[in-house]
Amino acid sequence: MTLPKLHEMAASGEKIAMLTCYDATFAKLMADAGVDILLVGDSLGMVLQGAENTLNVSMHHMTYHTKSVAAGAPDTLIIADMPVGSYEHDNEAAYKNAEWLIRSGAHMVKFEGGGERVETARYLIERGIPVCAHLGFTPQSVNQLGGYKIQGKTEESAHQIMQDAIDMSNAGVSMMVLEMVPAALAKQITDNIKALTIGIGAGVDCDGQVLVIHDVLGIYNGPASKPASEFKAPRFVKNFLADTNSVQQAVGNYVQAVKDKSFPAPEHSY
Ligand SMILES: Nc1nc(=O)c2c([nH]1)NC[C@@H]1CN(c3ccc(C(=O)N[C@@H](CCC(=O)O)C(=O)O)cc3)CN21
Ligand SMILES: CC(C)C(=O)C(=O)O
Ligand SMILES: [Mg+2]
Repeated sequence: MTLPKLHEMAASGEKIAMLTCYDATFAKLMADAGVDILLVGDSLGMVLQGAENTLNVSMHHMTYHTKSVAAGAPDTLIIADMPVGSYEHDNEAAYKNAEWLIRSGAHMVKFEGGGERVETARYLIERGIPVCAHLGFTPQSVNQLGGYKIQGKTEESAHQIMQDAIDMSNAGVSMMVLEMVPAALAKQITDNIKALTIGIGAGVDCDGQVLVIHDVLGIYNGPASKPASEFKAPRFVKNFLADTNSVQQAVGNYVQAVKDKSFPAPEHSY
């Protein structure tokens, strides 16, 4: 999988299927099931480590899991999240950390934020590192945003997200994840920027979709510190294992549902 191929897919209307992945066994299974892109997400702080948020994930965690995923899927495009503290403060440190992820097997790095991160995106891209942006709900800012909630609901915040998308695209990012934004806004962004858009709770009109694999399998029920009975899955999640008895088939059904645009349905969107 290459970036030109992904642009061809988008131009021909074929949707891009992305899933989070953290180890070699799942990487191989996902590659065989036709997943186009594997995201080594800092969601691993929540789904692997049992934390309440992604704020305590380190570069060591990210490089360890990136190496495992790369070992399992040598021919699949791999994106790795830059964790909290690895890119916000200075661009040289951001470059060194991004390079470490690339040397661990990632082909592209992803970090959260818009306008305030444009110069960092430019800095890495100028030095040959492909970048994926992440706009809308940005989990690393959960405490500033005041909880897990939809972004871009007011005209002003929708305008801000649109401007961030334009600015990041002009800085040269190859892709951007749009998380928990109204479907109409995600469509408008997708129609107006060069970068490919990958939605999670952003409607069916993005160029592609991403979900956390644990959510696809219906096995995540909240942080280790809280009883499962208190957990309610976010609206954008769908359990693809519910209709089959094999993990391979569940992942295959997710890919199929993204490709035939039956996922996300309006009930998964805002
Ligand atoms: N298992 C898992 N799935 C994810 O999608 C995910 C992670 N972990 N960890 C990192 C971030 C955090 N994310 C989250 C976590 C919770 C909600 C959530 O509870 N959403 C509710 C409330 C929305 C609202 O208040 O409007 C929802 O119903 O969507 C959303 C995104 C997305 N990412
Ligand atoms: C949910 C996706 C987009 C992510 O950033 C992650 O898995 O960390
Ligand atoms: Mg992330």
